[in-house]
Amino acid sequence: MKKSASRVAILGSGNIGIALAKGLVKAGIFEPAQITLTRRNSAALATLAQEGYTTGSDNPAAVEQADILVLAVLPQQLNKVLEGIKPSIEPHKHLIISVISGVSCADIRQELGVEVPVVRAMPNTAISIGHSMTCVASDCASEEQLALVEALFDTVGSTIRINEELMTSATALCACGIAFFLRSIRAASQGGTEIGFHAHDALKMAAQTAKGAADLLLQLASHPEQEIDKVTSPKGCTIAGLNEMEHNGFSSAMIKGIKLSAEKAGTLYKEN
Ligand SMILES: NC(=O)C1=CN([C@@H]2O[C@H](COP(=O)(O)OP(=O)(O)OC[C@H]3O[C@@H](n4cnc5c(N)ncnc54)[C@H](O)[C@@H]3O)[C@@H](O)[C@H]2O)C=CC1
Ligand SMILES: O=C(O)[C@@H]1CCC=N1
Repeated sequence: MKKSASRVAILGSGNIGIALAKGLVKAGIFEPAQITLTRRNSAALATLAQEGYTTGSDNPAAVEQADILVLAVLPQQLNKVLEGIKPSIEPHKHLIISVISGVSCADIRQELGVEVPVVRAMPNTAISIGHSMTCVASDCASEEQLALVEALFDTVGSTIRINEELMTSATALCACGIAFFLRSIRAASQGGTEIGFHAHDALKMAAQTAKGAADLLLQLASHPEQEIDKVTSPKGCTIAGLNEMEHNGFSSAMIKGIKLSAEKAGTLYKEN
């Protein structure tokens, strides 16, 4: 994607909002000066202001200056933000991208009372280094608008388009998933320390091994069990360790955790 002429406002610049801004700048799509970051306590954005981003806490002013609006507050903070920006929304100028879990495109339009195009995007924090898995969905945006959002997120990782009903599932598998895989790498490193490695070496060894496993699947379009079969020598140590993990519920724990996260993701806004 070539350099964009758009102006972006990220309303709610916390963990994911800042990660997105950094990723887009790192990819060369936007200059920091094209991105406005808002947050209730804008002093927390001082370092980003020094890097050239426009920062502040005035959401309506940010909306007026931008054509792409990214909603990145917590679900329970959303209605207040929408109430504040409602008078500044121009349906033919603005495209709204929401990364908020559990809030539908229709919820946002209903709260705004305006027929503005809304696209949901579910990235993960690896977006800051260009390795996000981002799922994109909309119930109303044009093909052109969806393609624009996909192209934006393609610059900061991989993107797939899904049905909006699957957005809470995507939240669990991909956005929460970063934490699940990080915890499994941490656990592997703790095992490594117990069998003789210094903690920092064990962590590096576990992380690079996890990266290799993921790349085997992505680069060879292979299946996990096909790759596992190549590691497990008969009567060997891999199958002994793997079966011990399964007897202790390894796959089951991951599956149950992902199911619970998906259920929870669907309730975050409604619990409001
Ligand atoms: N953290 C993650 O990995 C991901 C988070 N999400 C979604 O992104 C949203 C944000 O999550 P996080 O970044 O983790 O939360 P966060 O708490 O780090 O960020 C939210 C930010 O919004 C700001 N904020 C609250 N009210 C505001 C207002 N009225 N005006 C301007 N800013 C305001 C807060 O000060 C805070 O900095 C959530 O809805 C979450 O579901 C989606 C994908 C991944
Ligand atoms: O934990 C959460 O609710 C958010 C949504 C996905 C990642 N973090």
